Amino acid sequence: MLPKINPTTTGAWKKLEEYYETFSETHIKNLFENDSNRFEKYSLKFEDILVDYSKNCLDDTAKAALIELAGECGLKNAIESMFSGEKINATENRAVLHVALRNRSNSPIIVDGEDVMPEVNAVLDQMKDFSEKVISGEWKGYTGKPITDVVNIGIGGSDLGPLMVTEALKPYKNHLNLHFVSNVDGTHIAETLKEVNPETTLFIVASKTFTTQETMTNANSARSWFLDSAKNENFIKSHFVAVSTNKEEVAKFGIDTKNMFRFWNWVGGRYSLWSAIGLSIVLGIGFENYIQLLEGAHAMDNHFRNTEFDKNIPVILALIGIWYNNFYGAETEAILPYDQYMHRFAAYFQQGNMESNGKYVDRNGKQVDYQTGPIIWGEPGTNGQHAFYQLIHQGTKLIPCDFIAPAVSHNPISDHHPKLLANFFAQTEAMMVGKTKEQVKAELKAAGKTDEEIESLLPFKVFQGNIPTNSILVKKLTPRTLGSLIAMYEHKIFVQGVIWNIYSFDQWGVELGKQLAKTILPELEGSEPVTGHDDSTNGLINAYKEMRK
Ligand SMILES: O=P(O)(O)OC[C@H]1O[C@H](O)[C@@H](O)[C@@H](O)[C@@H]1O
Repeated sequence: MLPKINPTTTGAWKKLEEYYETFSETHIKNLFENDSNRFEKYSLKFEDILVDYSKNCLDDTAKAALIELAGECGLKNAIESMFSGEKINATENRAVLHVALRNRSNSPIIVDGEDVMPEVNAVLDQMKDFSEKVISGEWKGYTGKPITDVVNIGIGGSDLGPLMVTEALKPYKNHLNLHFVSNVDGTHIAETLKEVNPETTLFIVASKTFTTQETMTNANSARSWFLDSAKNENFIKSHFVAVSTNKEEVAKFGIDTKNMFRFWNWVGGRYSLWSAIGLSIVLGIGFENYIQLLEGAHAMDNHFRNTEFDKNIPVILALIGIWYNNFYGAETEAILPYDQYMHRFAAYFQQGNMESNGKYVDRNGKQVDYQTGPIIWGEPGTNGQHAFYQLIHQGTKLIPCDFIAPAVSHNPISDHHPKLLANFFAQTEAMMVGKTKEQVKAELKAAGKTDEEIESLLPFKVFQGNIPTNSILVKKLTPRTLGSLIAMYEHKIFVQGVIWNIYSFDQWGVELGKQLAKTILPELEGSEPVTGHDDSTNGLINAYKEMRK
């Protein structure tokens, strides 16, 4: 079980608080001046991934105290508890075993007295068989034509992972066109259905619970659209498959449970791309590439489980995040991939982080009096440079950033990639070193400005720098590397949740809005004014009804 230690009561926390008082005056660039070996010391290599965390407001004393904090909060045992299948998701009484889904070494993992690995492998075999049939064209639609398009209908964890991964691994794509429908806004499904042909389209209804309003509404609309052409419910089995933990609801929908790919309650939605929820990934890039993705994640799992904290990449990244979140008062973290294929990576980890660690109640059921999960945001790097980097460079908020880039591009046309990477290197340098008054003055003088002009422009052109960044340089964005990167961030989230003494694997916070929407939906019918809510909500609903008259 997870320990229930309030991190602020530990000796390490006190040490960090005290150390912060003086250390926060230190500029990162001075840390480099005082240590010629800093890059070497503060970077870690894992296979084809280099994580440079030297451009942080961090020195050996702070790092040691952070590692002590992890120790005092029982991280080592917590990691073992997760990997060994203990029910660490206590509020739902569930194990947390996305690591079992990619446990390529097949060592037994026991939940409720049973090894889960045979079932995991059986579903992988089922995904393999099915995907090979669809990709080869052996699987036929109702008029005997092979499948050309796959539409994944799901939301949250049943959408973001497969969408992010299939975008990131586009260079590995086969001929099947992939589409993702998530929003309950009819526009999403309507626009998607315009692009596909019922005779050659396969729908994957992906929902852990198979009760999610958005997904079931979209699935029903897809079903009606399909039946408008196919005219016969018997054809549904060739065009609809389900990925779920809920066999009963799948059968009720009319999907042949032979075409159901199951997973288990110990797979959290936002950690489910490694389960059958990854079926659209398998269809898009083929089973072997999907296995490579799992292999990469498994390798990172082993690193995380077996490496001392001071060399453990997810642990170090998590501790640096805590340093800024809880001591420097940073409220957000940016994830900035310098890779167009990774354009949904930040959005994916927005759910990963914010649903996992957006909690104000600790594992003792008490309200915390310290900060927990940060706000995660980000866009591909160079686009961001021309949009929001201004605020990072010269705004009033501290925004620690993760920069991610591949050394080798899948599209090495002309000098695009060196230009992209020049920006990648330049930005972290600029964020750290900034630009001093003296430098600005010299520049303006060289540009022929008068002393008066220089004085008036000076304050606007100074960059204080000292903005912390991690640089994550990978050789090439392959399925294996991507698997490792995703697992790296997953474990970072886990470590932080353990230290913040919160439960990272439930998500009660998504329930209230769902409940209220259920109450409101029938009230939108009929002309009677609604009176049962607060004045604003009544007013808005009634205005909506008026507008529709
Ligand atoms: O797969 P499902 O059951 O449709 O859930 C989809 C999503 O629903 C909720 O928003 C949360 O529980 C998410 O974690 C989940 O990913």
